[in-house]
Amino acid sequence: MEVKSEKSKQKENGGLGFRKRFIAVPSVQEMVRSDHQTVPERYIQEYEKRPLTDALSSTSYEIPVIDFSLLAKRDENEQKKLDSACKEWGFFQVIYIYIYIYMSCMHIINHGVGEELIERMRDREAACFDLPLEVKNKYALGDAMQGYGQAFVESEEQKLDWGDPFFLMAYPPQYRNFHNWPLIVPSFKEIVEEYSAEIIRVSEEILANLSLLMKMKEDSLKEMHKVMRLGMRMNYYPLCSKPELVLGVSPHSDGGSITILLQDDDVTGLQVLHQGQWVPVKPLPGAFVVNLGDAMQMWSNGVYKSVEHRAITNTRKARMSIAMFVMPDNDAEMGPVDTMVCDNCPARYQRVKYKNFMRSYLDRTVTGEQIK
Ligand SMILES: O=C(O)CCC(=O)C(=O)O
Ligand SMILES: [Fe+2]
Repeated sequence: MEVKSEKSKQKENGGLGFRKRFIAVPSVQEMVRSDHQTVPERYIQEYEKRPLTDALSSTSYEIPVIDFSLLAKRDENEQKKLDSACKEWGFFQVIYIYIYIYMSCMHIINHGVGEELIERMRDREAACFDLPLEVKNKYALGDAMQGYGQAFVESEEQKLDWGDPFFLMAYPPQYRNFHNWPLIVPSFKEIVEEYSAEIIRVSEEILANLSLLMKMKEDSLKEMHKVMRLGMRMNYYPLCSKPELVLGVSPHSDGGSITILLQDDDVTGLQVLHQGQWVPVKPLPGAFVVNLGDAMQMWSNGVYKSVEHRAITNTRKARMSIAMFVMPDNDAEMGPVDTMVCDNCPARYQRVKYKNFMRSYLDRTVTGEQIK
């Protein structure tokens, strides 16, 4: 009998800690390539879930813009500015509280990730989706939940999203499941490595600031990420002849601590749910979109929200995005940290290990449920 080493087992399950099989579904990109007019029934959302594309264009809400370079320096003037902005809003003293309560989603500018690296990453992503279908299918999503294809499909009746994702564990190296990586794309591996290192740098700084805001030591949240794991989802949303009937990605919240998203500069598709309304996140060239995941909502005892979001499509242009999910350690405890619990703010969540939390997250995401 073959005895697998601990290391090869880790690699197999990509550090997620368990395996799950989803039903394989067709590539939307391929479907549109052969017939760009037809929208099969399975992609047409139930009436109440359909995106009303006209209503949206009238919304003029902008998500907050945070200057990362000032965050990193803990610049006092910026903090004062943020502080007074908060007071105007009548929330706590610090801008982040306002930001997260209000939108739970922001643009991060001056993050220091080179434009050239970002362009190379985008270009490699495009090269992955440009591969012929039979090549992409060699990297099809396996039960370690990595590879090409939609996850979260558990029945033949379930509605399908109008998009093709590619999910990979990008960091740390021992979790990279290379047989699901499109290594046929020149320099893909090297660029993902370079990009991941930069995303980790940015994430650590954001986590340090969040730790302080949650009245903990600067490295408290980092300690929940002894090995900072990065899941990477490249999303490709083909154009659609009936965008008002379909969703690129159905409403969901992300399951990790924070997500750093790179979206196309010239196509709007991402929307966040804000006070019961779907607000488009118009691309801000050079910025990352950052949103908090369920883990952060639980640690903060619900003060910070893991925002519900979705992506829509359009008739004119395909859209791509790259979501980098920062994931806590499998044995990190989810549930409110001590500093976020008080007599008047009792714990809203039970403690559960991240690995177990992830199982319930996957089940919830299939049905579209959110944590409260
Ligand atoms: O493409 C987008 O803008 C959103 C993608 C997303 O939410 C995800 O991959 O979790
Ligand atoms: Fe997401």
